[in-house]
Amino acid sequence: MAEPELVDVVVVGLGVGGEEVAGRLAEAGLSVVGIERDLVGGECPYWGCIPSKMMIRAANALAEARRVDGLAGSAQVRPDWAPVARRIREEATDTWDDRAAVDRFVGRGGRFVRGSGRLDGPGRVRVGEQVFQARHGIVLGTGTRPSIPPLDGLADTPYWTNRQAIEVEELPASLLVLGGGAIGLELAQVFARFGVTVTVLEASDRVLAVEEPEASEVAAAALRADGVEIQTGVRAERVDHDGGRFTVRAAGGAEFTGDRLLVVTGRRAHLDELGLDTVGVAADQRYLPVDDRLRAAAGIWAVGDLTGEGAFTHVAMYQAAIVVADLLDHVRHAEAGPDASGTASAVGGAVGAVGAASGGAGPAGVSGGAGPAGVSGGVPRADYRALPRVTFTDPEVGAVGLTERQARDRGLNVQVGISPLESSTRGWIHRGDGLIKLVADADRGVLVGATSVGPAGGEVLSGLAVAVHAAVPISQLRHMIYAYPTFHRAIEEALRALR
Ligand SMILES: Cc1cc2nc3c(=O)[nH]c(=O)nc-3n(C[C@H](O)[C@H](O)[C@H](O)COP(=O)(O)OP(=O)(O)OC[C@H]3O[C@@H](n4cnc5c(N)ncnc54)[C@H](O)[C@@H]3O)c2cc1C
Ligand SMILES: NC(=O)c1ccc[n+]([C@@H]2O[C@H](COP(=O)([O-])OP(=O)(O)OC[C@H]3O[C@@H](n4cnc5c(N)ncnc54)[C@H](O)[C@@H]3O)[C@@H](O)[C@H]2O)c1
Repeated sequence: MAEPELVDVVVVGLGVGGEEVAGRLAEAGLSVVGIERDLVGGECPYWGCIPSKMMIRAANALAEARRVDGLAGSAQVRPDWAPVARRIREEATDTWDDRAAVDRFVGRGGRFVRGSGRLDGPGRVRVGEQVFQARHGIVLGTGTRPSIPPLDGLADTPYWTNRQAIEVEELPASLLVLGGGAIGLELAQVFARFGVTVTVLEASDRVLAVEEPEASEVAAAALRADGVEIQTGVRAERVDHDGGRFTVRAAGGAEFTGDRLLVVTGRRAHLDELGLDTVGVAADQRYLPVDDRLRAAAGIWAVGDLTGEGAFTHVAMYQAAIVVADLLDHVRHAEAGPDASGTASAVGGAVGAVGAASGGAGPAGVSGGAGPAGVSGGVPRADYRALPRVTFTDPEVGAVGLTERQARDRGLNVQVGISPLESSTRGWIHRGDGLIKLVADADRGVLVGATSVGPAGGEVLSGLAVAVHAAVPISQLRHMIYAYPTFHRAIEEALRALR
């Protein structure tokens, strides 16, 4: 058996979260080994956020051109997927080559190892024949993979996940989308706008079921206006592929057919692959539980989708800042030894500089001002009360904090205010659908959640996110000036409607 090699930190999985942690720790002067089995950068740049938003940008350009009729004359639009596929290859993914990302990590001082990492006892990580002993800590950032429902026949068919959908160069004539969540809706609308006949099959009684029902309604209506067929309450039972077409058979005898089948029914962490049993952590869990400093066990931190705190790039980045600060704090104490006033080592000195910078500037520094869950003892604590999320359909669905249902389930004294976008001057001029929905805790006089659906719903969300995050008193929100005629002016009306 190979002798373990001693390093400061080992990071397993260099997706959004892992790459950020590994890079920043390496820049701080620690010896960091970063292990990635696929592409450095993870799902977001290669098969997620970035290429999907490039598709959306293109599809929205088509939709906007189609709006010329009736507003500004007439326009003929001939969709062509080729420039979209080309842009994804040339600008976003280097045709799924991560050389630039590997060089970036190595340039920051990290040591890169390609392969699958696995815990191998306390402080140890094995990757193939190599074994590393981490002096200060191990960070797991292994993300999620698509969760595929156990439907009869499905595993034997050439169904798509998000990866094949993002890589597509020739669009099919028709597409079945199993799952009407964030990925399903964003991609369904894109493909429909490029001329694909799209059917969304959703098990729950509404699409985008984690968000407010009013938001689901607007999103469903918008997709239907683009020609997407939306079927809710579908209990798929069996999938067949006859060499050409897919058939999904559902309870009650309904059948749906399409040239391609995209399965986007959520994501799953694969804890069983990480060797967690070798450090006494249960692997039979959906996600890896962590505390508010992202610690999963002694000497082990986790970051990103793996933690189950919200599968978003901005959550992975937010958590990464906390992991870096906590790990550097841990190193600082270890290097200082029992007499903390002793002379700092070279590593400790570098750590001190970076720790100070990150504490003041990162998102965690801002959250520190927000309340009890902020900075404690110099290390910021994770606080998800104002978690923002945006589904980039057109109109966009932005949301922050609690939905009305979640607030009621928590026993809060809930008030709700809704303002349809078309009743605002800008919404009426724009002919845009959408709404603002506010959820207030009447006892504290603050917003605990908000939804902003509209042409720029994700951008309008920013003010609402500040209000929830900083617990701005509703009385203050009511007495501020909202620029006229903006989409965000609808917030003022929704505040007035709170009851
Ligand atoms: C289609 C789509 C669109 C999305 N759009 C958005 C969006 O608009 N906004 C947003 O905020 N989020 C979006 N997301 C979510 C976002 O991509 C994820 O939240 C983000 O990638 C999570 O980062 P992560 O570092 O936790 O995991 P990942 O990005 O999944 O990275 C984990 C990495 O670990 C590697 N790995 C796993 N196991 C091992 C192992 N044992 N050894 C070595 N390496 C390993 C994997 O190969 C992978 O590279 C989207 C996701 C999808 C699929
Ligand atoms: N704009 C963004 O920020 C963005 C975009 C895409 C994805 N993401 C992230 O990626 C995560 C995963 O996205 P997703 O869309 O796969 O998951 P999701 O959890 O958002 O939606 C999955 C949907 O599939 C449905 N479903 C589950 N099993 C089904 C079945 N057997 N038949 C029919 N429907 C079924 C669920 O009811 C749910 O509505 C999201 O939760 C989000 O955090 C974010």
